[in-house]
Amino acid sequence: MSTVKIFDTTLRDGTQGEGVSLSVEDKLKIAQKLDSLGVSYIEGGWPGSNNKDIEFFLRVGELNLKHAKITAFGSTRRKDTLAENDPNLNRLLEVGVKAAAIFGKSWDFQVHTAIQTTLEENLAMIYDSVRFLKSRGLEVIYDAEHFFDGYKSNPEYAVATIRKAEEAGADWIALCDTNGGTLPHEVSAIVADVRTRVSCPIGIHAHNDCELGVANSLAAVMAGATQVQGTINGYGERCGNANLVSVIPNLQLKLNYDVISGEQLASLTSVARYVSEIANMHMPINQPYVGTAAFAHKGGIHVSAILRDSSTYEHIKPELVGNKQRVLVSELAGQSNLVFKAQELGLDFDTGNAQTKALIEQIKSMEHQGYQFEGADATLELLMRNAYGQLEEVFTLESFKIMVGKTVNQPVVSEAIVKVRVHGETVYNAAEGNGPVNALDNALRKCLERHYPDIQNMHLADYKVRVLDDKDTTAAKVRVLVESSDFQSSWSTVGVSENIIEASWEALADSIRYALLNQTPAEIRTLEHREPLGIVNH
Ligand SMILES: CC(=O)SCCNC(=O)CCNC(=O)[C@H](O)C(C)(C)COP(=O)(O)OP(=O)(O)OC[C@H]1O[C@@H](n2cnc3c(N)ncnc32)[C@H](O)[C@@H]1OP(=O)(O)O
Ligand SMILES: CC(=O)C(=O)O
Repeated sequence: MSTVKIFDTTLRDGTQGEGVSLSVEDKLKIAQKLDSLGVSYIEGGWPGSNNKDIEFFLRVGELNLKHAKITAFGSTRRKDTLAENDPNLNRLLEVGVKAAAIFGKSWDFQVHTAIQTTLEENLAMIYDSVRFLKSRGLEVIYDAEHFFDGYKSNPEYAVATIRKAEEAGADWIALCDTNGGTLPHEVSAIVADVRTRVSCPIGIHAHNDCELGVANSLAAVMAGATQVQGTINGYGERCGNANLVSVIPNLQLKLNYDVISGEQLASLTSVARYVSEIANMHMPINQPYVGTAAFAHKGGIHVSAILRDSSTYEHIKPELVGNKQRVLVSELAGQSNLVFKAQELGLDFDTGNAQTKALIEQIKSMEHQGYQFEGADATLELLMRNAYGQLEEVFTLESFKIMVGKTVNQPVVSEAIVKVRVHGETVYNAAEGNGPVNALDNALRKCLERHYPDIQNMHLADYKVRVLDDKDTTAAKVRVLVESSDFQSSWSTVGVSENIIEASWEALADSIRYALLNQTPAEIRTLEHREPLGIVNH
């Protein structure tokens, strides 16, 4: 089995992506994760660029990384100067790394236009810079910027630049598709040719401008490259870099290369999600391998088949990359979707019976009205339990009223009064909130806390509203999704109505019903000890 080394540049090229900005602390946390994932190189930043990157290099030693080599990034010396006088190259030495990646120009057009020097001076810049760093004992990865475009324009010159780097002692030559415009068949042919012209090991650094970053990286490896540069989740300049989260399993599981251990591969999903959290970048649900929808099945036909054998609709076992199979229930569901959910919930479930058929009809009809159960697992569970007579109604609404008032120069005030039936008595309470829904939530909890004191531990974590029929503005329905949490777990519920408050009530009420599913009511206090206000006995 051949080995491929992973060179991670999330902390350098990744931060060149729009919206990605990492503090030193963030970078240190990500470096730790990348090390445990088993990457061989972590490019931590460009010390010649800013103090944050310098601080990262000065502090990264604290992490005692087990596996990865910390690498600093820079460029070849400036034109018409000496390498030993170049501030950028000297910074690479000052930050105490054992490896440096420096980029130089491969494309004659770039030499003339971007750095405005001669082809000969560019060759000298490459040679002197690599030589200088090698003479100071560093491992040098030479990044041949725009190599593929350079090769297409002037192959002899492009190859001459990497030969100069090799002659100066470069340990690796990474061929860069800097503008991301090269196609896989071109990458294959060019890498294969380069391998006959230099003996240094080859890396690939692909950008994703044609959405081919991953495909081009695989093509390069299949043509003989043994290092892949890329970033977690594909962050990077413009459309990003090759996404290592896809490159790694493709190499390992599909092409049988030795990249990281099976245990490390099983941490891939958590690493990808961790980095997206730290970078504060939304992670697409359909991100291959690691997205929450990567192994989510919605169509009834698919679910029926995966229950027999998951390979019918899954290209790998999700656990190999630390992800998991999910089944969604929607208007596209058949009985198999419900069987799967019921198994997850530990409910007794009979596929052929009238209750199941009625439940499917109810779900389809509710989805038609605007409900969506994919994102509201808790409401779905309540419906399923109810259909099978396994739901005890802990409270029922009698009424609610909401008042929202504003006095000039004062904040808006929201107050709600809720009257519900709980354990045979009618309880009502009023509460304020920072908005009408919050006031409603507070008042409902006050009504229930006597019987269910643990309800104080739960809170609303997220609230989303979506207008459903925006063509019909006055009668438009809204769908409210509420996410609640009790610090140990979280659950989501849905409500739909033409009135936003009613939709919010439905979602809130379901959220609390769900929270109370496994709670035993506290012993009801005797009448004498009850507060007089707020309880009406019948
Ligand atoms: C393909 C890549 O992703 S390369 C990495 C790109 N990343 C970044 O640029 C992020 C960090 N960059 C920075 O902080 C700054 O650009 C710095 C500190 C590196 C340089 O800043 P400045 O000195 O103000 O230069 P500026 O950014 O305006 O211009 C780039 C200079 O680098 C030179 N240059 C570009 N490529 C190279 C190279 N391979 N070797 C040597 N010099 C180069 C250019 O000729 C230009 O110098 P000139 O104006 O004397 O002709
Ligand atoms: C070096 C680099 O980041 C590039 O050429 O894209």
